[in-house]
Amino acid sequence: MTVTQHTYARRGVLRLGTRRSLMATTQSQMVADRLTTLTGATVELVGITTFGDVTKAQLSQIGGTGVFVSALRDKLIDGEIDFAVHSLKDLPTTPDPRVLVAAIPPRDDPRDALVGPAKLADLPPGARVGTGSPRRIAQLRALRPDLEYVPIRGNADTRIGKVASGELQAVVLAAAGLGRLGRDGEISEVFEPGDMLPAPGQGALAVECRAGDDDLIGLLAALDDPRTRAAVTAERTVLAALEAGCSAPVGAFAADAGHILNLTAAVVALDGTRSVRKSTAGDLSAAMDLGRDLAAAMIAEGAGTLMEERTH
Ligand SMILES: NCc1[nH]cc(CCC(=O)O)c1CC(=O)O
Repeated sequence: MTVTQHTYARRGVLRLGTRRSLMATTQSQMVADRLTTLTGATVELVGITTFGDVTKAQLSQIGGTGVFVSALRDKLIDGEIDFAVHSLKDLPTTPDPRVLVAAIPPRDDPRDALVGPAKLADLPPGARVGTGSPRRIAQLRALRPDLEYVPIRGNADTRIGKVASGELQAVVLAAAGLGRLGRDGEISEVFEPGDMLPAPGQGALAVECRAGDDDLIGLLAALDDPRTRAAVTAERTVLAALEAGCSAPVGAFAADAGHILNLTAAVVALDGTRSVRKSTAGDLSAAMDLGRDLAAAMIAEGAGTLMEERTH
């Protein structure tokens, strides 16, 4: 046996690489426990510090959330870890041929949530609401143009802390993340997708390993939920076909009803005044076509022009 062999069967313990944040370690541990329950595999968490975790710069300045993903992928390729768990919405839509999304587990709540003293409609005029996401800012401006939207970053604890300290009246975060941290008791409103379309893939996880690590790919398949995979495939195909990045004001959400996938997507002008929003429905098995066709229809209605506006 040579040291370059990474087969888990020889080693016995699977190494799951994770960012060190509470959210990342919590969701990695959830996946590890589920894998152990389903397959009997022994899993060990390996903490990895990424550049995105130590810099204070805005994510848009350091290449977006992809920085978190690429650090874990590098460790995967080096053989320091065997697999990794990412928030699917942070995964760039351009595939990396070195790795494979071996499983997409059942999705948690896909919606966005407000943490604060009241629902959005009941916040006083001029209230300061924290979110760094152009998608959230654009849709919030459409709902409450009279509030002030303040860019923030940092982990959920830091963000919620700004409400407790009075620096902000409210913050918007993903309901799934708050749930995983046990902070969902502080939610004052959960936004329905009709009012605020979630980010493509929000609430879902991606379990990634080296391409070609066939034994492990077979094992991780136990975690996969085909319905979630179809829904997020449709959503992410819209994003890819619009050639939009993770910081673009693009929302997409697919809900399945039996064999049918109902897909809605929107591009919203950053000032919230205009949007291109379209829906479609089709078979679960045609998720990619659904996403591609919807994006084409959106581009025909000016979605590309709306997205370009923000860069000028
Ligand atoms: N971009 C950070 C990020 N990536 C995934 C989640 C939440 C959990 C999820 O969507 O699975 C968050 C925080 C947030 O948006 O509030």
